Amino acid sequence: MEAFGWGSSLSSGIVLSLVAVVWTVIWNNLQGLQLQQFIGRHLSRHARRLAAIVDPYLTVTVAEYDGGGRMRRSDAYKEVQAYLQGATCGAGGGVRHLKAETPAKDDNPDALLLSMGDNEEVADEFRGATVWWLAYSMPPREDNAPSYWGSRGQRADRRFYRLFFLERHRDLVLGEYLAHVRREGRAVMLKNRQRKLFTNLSGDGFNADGVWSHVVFEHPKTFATLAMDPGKKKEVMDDLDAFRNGKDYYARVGKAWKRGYLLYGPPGTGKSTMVAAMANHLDYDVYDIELTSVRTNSDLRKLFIETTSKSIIVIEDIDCSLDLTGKRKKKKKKAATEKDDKKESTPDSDEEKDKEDAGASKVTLSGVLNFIDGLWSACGGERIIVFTTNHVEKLDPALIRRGRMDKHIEMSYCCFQAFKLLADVYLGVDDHPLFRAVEELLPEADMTPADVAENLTPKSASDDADSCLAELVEELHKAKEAKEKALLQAKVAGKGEEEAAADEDDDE
Ligand SMILES: Nc1ncnc2c1ncn2[C@@H]1O[C@H](COP(=O)(O)OP(=O)(O)OP(=O)(O)O)[C@@H](O)[C@H]1O
Ligand SMILES: [Mg+2]
Repeated sequence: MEAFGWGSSLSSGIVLSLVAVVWTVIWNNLQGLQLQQFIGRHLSRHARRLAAIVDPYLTVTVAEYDGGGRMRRSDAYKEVQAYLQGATCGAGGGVRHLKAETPAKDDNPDALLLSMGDNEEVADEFRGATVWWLAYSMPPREDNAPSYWGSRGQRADRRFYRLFFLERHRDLVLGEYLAHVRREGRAVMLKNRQRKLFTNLSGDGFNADGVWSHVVFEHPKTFATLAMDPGKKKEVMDDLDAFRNGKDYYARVGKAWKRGYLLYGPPGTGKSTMVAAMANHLDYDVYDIELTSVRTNSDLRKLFIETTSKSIIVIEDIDCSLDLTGKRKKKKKKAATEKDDKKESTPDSDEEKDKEDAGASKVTLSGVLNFIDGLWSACGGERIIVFTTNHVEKLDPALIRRGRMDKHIEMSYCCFQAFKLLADVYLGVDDHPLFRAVEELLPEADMTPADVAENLTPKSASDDADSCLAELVEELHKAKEAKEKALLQAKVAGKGEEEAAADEDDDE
């Protein structure tokens, strides 16, 4: 048996060598690149088949649609397609015939989704093993009999990727390579996707096509252009990175993969801007919850359940949207309020309005706490929740305790380091004689980064760095005087109160 086995391998070897020699001769004599490649591809396939006599090939087929009547586009297929985009369409791509499709709704409207054309084949290397991917499709079935592929499968071509690999690489391919392909494919899809900004605002509460409506998220702010103390900024970025890379850590310590951030500080210090920078840094979607538009606690829960992984869920101005007694305030309906102000306010109409509000929204503090805790433990991972507020002291400690809001970040008035960054971003200057004056005035003036940025913005064609900085110094002087005046007034008022209290004591 052994001798027969040797003999069989030997003759296969001779056949292979002959094929290789004949192939080389034909190859060298062929004229015309297209023909050469066409024949090359076919010969390589046949050569592989011949080689399979001594080391047989195994295959794995990935179909475009999952079976079982679900008719969902298979995640694995999309991941393989994304993975192969690099190999087939990238700079080193070996495939000449590509297929171009319109990307999924909401993706970049200018882009085309390129993939391998039918019957194209591409080789890939993984830890010293070579594997081959073949793309092919089958025409729709002609009979109308109910089929495994369902109605969509009958109308369109059925498309597949088939992976060929050698028997001796079975463990490597099935155990590691396929997981590697899916992982890498997901990373490519994530990189290519268009991020979204979701909102629950739709006038009448809920949207026809679900609880969220969305637009493409294209906020230009990044940490590079966010002005704040550099040490603090680095701390936040490190914290975000640790969160993003912390899947194993969170699993090991048995915590849900979630993190809460509380951003607090005066208006115009960059809280909303920070949320955009966070989303850009992490490449996450943003869900902006307008609490005043949520009617009940269970509606709030519904909103959360509909959020996806890799997202930031934001509730802005939490102190204004939610009264800690559980009643609601009317904050953001500015336009409506202004309109109402113009009307004469009668006791009857006020009463009616209160009734209306009571019916319109019943989200309570405990509802918010429950949703956070429920979200923390129940939903899949990688979500960040951010609350912003101008009045951290007004918030119920239960709402912002560690575990709910893990990291508290104070956004404060503009410091000199932050100003330098703004001067660089807005004016392109990293030093100037007026910097000294700005450095001295900033700590005494309490100016927000929003105001500094506004002063540094050229207002006309004749404005340059000199004039903008001079204007800023002037404004800083004014702000300093205003602050001193306010402090003095507060002091006088305080003294007055003290004296009045002392007089009362004397009378007694
Ligand atoms: N730290 C900052 N760095 C760069 N730009 C800033 C910063 N803070 C504010 N700005 C600029 O000022 C504008 C207003 O800032 P932003 O909306 O982030 O303030 P906010 O703290 O959210 O205010 P509010 O409390 O009123 O919501 C932004 O459009 C941004 O351009
Ligand atoms: Mg804001």
